[in-house]
Amino acid sequence: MAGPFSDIERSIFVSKEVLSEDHQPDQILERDEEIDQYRHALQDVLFGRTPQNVMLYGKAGLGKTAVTTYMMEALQDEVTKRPDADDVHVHELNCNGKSLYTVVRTLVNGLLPEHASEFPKRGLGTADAFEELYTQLDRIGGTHLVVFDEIDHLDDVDTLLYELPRARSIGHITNSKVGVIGISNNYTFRQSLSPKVKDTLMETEISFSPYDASELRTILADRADRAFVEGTCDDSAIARAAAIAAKDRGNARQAIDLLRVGGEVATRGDDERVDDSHIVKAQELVQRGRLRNRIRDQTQHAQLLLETAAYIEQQGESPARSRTIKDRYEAVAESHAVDPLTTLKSIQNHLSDLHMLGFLQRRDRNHGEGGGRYYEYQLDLDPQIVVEIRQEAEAKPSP
Ligand SMILES: Nc1ncnc2c1ncn2[C@@H]1O[C@H](COP(=O)(O)OP(=O)(O)OP(=O)(O)O)[C@@H](O)[C@H]1O
Repeated sequence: MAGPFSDIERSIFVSKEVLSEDHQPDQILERDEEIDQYRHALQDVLFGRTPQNVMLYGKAGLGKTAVTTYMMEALQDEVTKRPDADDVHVHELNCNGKSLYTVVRTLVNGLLPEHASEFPKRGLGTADAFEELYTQLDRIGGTHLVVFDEIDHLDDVDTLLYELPRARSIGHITNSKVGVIGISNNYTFRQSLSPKVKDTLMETEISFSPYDASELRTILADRADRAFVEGTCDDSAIARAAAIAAKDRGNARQAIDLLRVGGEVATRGDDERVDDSHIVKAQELVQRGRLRNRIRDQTQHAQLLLETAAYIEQQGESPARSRTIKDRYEAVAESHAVDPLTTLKSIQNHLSDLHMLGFLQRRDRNHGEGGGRYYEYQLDLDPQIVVEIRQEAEAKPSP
């Protein structure tokens, strides 16, 4: 008997995971200069010297993590080929929302011998954690490269960057070496550091700029070669995904996502190849998904006001004053069996917030003396999409 999966054809993907978020490419393309700077900063490790500290800057999806992983693997690989070179140990930590104590403690726990009990969560201070860290580093020996992702989110980053890079010169460690690698997407991070740490961390600064369409095409073509059955991904699909992402923020993650979703759209439509029409559809789906999340993050009344603004727009009555919106909103709230907010002020506050968040346009109307001054609002999104997202939410309330 034919089961529900039996007539599914072989998909156009040979290896879809190549387009997934956690795929680490074997080859880094279009970042030769950055790789060169990185190599220069770390090469001392091969000769038994302490490497330079490295700071990487750049917005999301520009290859900071991919290049770092690639460099760490390449360095470890090289070290194994050179009998005289020190062992290299790499430690990666994300600093977002962490205290300095937690970060140092996590490092210590990663270094402790197998059956040792963990470094305590409470009761000791940061100085104790550093002391234990130095003991463990020297016990293990070799060179330790510590990658701090989102380093600008750390609460006491000055202390970390004052301590760790100087550990050897001050004599806290003698049998090991440490190199610090910081990753941040905040270009002003440097200015927030105290003068005494600025120079140590900033020995090598590597800035990752947005990819242009041609660079993204190279990256995508390489992925497509491995992800799709030969001949099933058109150049037009690659060019379209690259152009969309380049025009947005030059983000490689976004470009790769578009290609993957484009492949899914083609598969679902039983099409034999992915072309630019699938990428356009993919972009709509991705944008809609993003908008859905943003709308669902709003309070219930803000969502009802957005829905109201969508109806007003559809009926050709935009822009509208808050008083008009309030009347219509009351009917919308009641249709959803929700008690509406009653004061005009609370409605105005919500409208103002929705304007600040980019959901609504606002116009200042000033009719001069006696004429009064007021705001008019208009939905700054496709009203049909807002209504559909609201209907989906009603059918399947978010958790
Ligand atoms: N030059 C490149 N060659 C091949 N793949 C790349 C390149 N740059 C980025 N990628 C891929 O794009 C995606 C995003 O890159 P990555 O995670 O390195 O970005 P990031 O700069 O660390 O951003 P974030 O701060 O958001 O983590 C990953 O899947 C990565 O493999």
